[in-house]
Amino acid sequence: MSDSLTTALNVLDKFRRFFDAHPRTVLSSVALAALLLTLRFVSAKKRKGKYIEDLSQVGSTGADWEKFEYDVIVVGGGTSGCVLAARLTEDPSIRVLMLEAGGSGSALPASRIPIGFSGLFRTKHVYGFRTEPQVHAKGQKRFFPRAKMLGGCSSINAQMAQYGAPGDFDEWAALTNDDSWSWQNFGRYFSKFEKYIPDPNYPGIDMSERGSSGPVRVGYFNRVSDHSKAFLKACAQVGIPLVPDFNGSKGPIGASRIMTYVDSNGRRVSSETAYLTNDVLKRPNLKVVINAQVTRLLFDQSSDGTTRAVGVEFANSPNGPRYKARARKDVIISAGAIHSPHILMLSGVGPAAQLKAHGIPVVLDTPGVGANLVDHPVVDLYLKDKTNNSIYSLRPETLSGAYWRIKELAKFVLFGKGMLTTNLGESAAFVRSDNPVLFPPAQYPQKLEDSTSGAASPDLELFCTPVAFKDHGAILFDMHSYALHCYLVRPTSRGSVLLTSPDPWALPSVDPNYLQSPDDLEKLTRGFRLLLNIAHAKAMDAYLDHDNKDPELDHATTHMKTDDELRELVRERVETVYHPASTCRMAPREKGGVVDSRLRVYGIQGLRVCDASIFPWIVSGHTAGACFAAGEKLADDMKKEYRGSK
Ligand SMILES: Cc1cc2nc3c(=O)[nH]c(=O)nc-3n(C[C@H](O)[C@H](O)[C@H](O)COP(=O)(O)OP(=O)(O)OC[C@H]3O[C@@H](n4cnc5c(N)ncnc54)[C@H](O)[C@@H]3O)c2cc1C
Repeated sequence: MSDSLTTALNVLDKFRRFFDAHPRTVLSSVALAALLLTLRFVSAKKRKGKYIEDLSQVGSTGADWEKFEYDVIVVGGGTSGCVLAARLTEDPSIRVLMLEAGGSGSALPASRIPIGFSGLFRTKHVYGFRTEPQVHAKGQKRFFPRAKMLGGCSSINAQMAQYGAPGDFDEWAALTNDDSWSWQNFGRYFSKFEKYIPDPNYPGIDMSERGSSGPVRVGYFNRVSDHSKAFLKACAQVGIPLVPDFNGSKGPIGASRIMTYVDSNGRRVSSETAYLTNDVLKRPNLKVVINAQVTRLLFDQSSDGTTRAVGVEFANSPNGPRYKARARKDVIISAGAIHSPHILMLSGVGPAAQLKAHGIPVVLDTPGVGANLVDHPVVDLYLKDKTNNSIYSLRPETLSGAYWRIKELAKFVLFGKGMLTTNLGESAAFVRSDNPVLFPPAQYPQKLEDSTSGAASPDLELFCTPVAFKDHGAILFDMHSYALHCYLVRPTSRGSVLLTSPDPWALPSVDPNYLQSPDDLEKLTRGFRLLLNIAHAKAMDAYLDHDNKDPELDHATTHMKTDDELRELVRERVETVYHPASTCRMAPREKGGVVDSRLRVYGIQGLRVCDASIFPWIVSGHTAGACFAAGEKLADDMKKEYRGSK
């Protein structure tokens, strides 16, 4: 008998015995699974029906394409894109076409169920980049996922609703000489998108600093593990003060349970679910198209030397017909920090030498496109959960795991509660690497460059997850585990996004250049040492098995390593925490800027960029909030501008 047949018979036998012992559990689980599958099918169909898939309804492959005219074409229905589409079409006179390369995010259960997002990483719904070999990180090519679906990365992120530090935005205002980006002014767009739901378990939030009527629900609906509560106590024990709110005007420094983008049923809130509501999708002036990849921008170059973006070309597959549609006023590229510069370069806007090398006619030599890539580098600490009460119970390959999954799924569907509602990144702390309490000068004499956005801004974030994993969840530990993570929120290393081919379906190359700056390595090593101190703080004793000798875990020897050995470990473990930014910087042109402070591409009329690529510097924390807020601000500015020009 073949091995696989023997295994199959063993599994069947195990199942039969489990069924004999627990017939009601098995039958009710099967019934529930069938019900969920049906619901999934129905909801996916219902949702899909609201979006356009037939490209001939919105554009043409022929010479008559200019008949398909809109005021604004939004390229990419991601985090900022959905905000723009929904807010611009509040004005019935503005006709908007939004083209999204992927399908609906909200139709995917793994997107709606908070714990599920990493299950999408290696599917067709995510662009599965690998970075270029990381020269300062042992030449490793790191997995680097970016969402390909409506809602963009807000449909697959960890839902951590922390927005940066007020000083970040004051820096943006100073660089652009435009005070509308200062915290005092831009800050109101965070309140505009936010609907904060107060929770008696988390008092001390100043409600005057939180938004109460925006479309994006923010609050604490997720389950939080006892370990993550202990993490906060451990932070206090090592000298990090507890604070009620990372998003207040005092800045994020301190430790707290993190707010999340979650609705009252415990499901993910993405920019698709928040902004593309049924009422918005019914608007006659909005067309949202899915499975439509923009392959290039169309320009009109007039004899007086001006260049204007007049439309876009798009298709639903590499060999499919190429459609075109016209934008009367603006094309807004909102395809994220990797794809926005890619689309510009494919269309002839980028570093001239690179475009020529790929045979792309140069429309405008813009060296800043794809340059300045910055990403938050993270390192993880792998630990053993000694309470044996973690989400490891959900492991699928055992019958008891299947039982737990179905039980937790039922809890989730019926009550919006249970293990599936964890966003994984449950609690966090923001610190400065020059804090003398955490990093005593006697032990850390080296003075490092201050890369923060001010005295109240951090350069390190620590957070915990109720499971340890490697390679973004591709490798899980076969035990109840726990992890602590540290990332550099203000790295000074810079990388790039480069063309690999003139073919729009070929992915560009991504090089975040982690740890290029020696200070980045130093700061991250300090943060790693701090994680070890937290893991060994008294509050964690009841939860972590420090006697564990498993060489894959960090109990036995990691805390005894020298600084040099820790640096090596940091180089070995460094990964993306998924926050690429600044590849089409909003900055003066002579400083590598691609867009001005109204997000208009320099030198081309009717073309804007709005997403994480415009960040002049990366925010001190999580990036989705500033993408929502930038979308809100640009929509507001454009509506005013259009009203003024009538
Ligand atoms: C796994 C993960 C976890 C994260 N966790 C957090 C977190 O907890 N908190 C937080 O604040 N941030 C988090 N982030 C980061 C945050 O979600 C992103 O920075 C933010 O959502 C980016 O928004 P964007 O508008 O720049 O681009 P995106 O949201 O990525 O949108 C770009 C859109 O453009 C589409 N597109 C691309 N090319 C084309 C084309 N040629 N034609 C048409 N459409 C195109 C894409 O399909 C996508 O929908 C995380 C990100 C990831 C990936």
